[in-house]
Amino acid sequence: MLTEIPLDPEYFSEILRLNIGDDLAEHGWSQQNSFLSEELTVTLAAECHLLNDAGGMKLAGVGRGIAQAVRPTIRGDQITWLKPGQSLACDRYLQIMENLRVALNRTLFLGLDEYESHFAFYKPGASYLKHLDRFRDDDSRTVSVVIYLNPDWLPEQGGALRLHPDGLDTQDIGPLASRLVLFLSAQMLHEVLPATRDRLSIAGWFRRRA
Ligand SMILES: O=C(O)CCC(=O)C(=O)O
Ligand SMILES: [Fe+2]
Repeated sequence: MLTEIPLDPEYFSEILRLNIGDDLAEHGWSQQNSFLSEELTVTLAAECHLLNDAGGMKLAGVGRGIAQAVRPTIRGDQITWLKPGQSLACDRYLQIMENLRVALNRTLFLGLDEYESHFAFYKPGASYLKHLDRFRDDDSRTVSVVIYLNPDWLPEQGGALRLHPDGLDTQDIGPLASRLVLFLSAQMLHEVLPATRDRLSIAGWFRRRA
């Protein structure tokens, strides 16, 4: 539960100014470049590398509860969930997401109450086939949020997030450091294309309480 995290008034008004809620309502997704400071992005990337080097990340599963299974051909990332208090950088990141949650509730009235997120590490060649983020038996995931942690990413290195908006052309978004992408979890089909270098991110979900 993140309700005790205080808002940062400066960040909060900055987030409101970005009109992310309007983007989501109109198109089903929003892309924000340079969303985090370079310093925070670099620190989060270093933490993700450290966790990976220490063997702290595990191959992610597909599905939920007893139906969950590791299927690297469907989903090839290694993950570790963020916990409040694990580091200053993660706490700062969670505080920013709390600002974003309150800002989205102001514009979209989605009743988002919680946020969950994990670091994700895709090794070269790893991908995540086309999917929706909402589980069949649990509709609490409402808005998906990904922040990328990869400096100097080039399009020829692959690794794009490919969105499949209903009735529109697909959108490829490169996983460039500090870029934030949000989309509606129940509607937006999406996939992660394989890359030629390590691809680091934090993937998260704003949820409604079930
Ligand atoms: O890393 C990305 O661009 C998207 C990740 C994703 O789709 C997921 O973790 O569900
Ligand atoms: Fe996803």
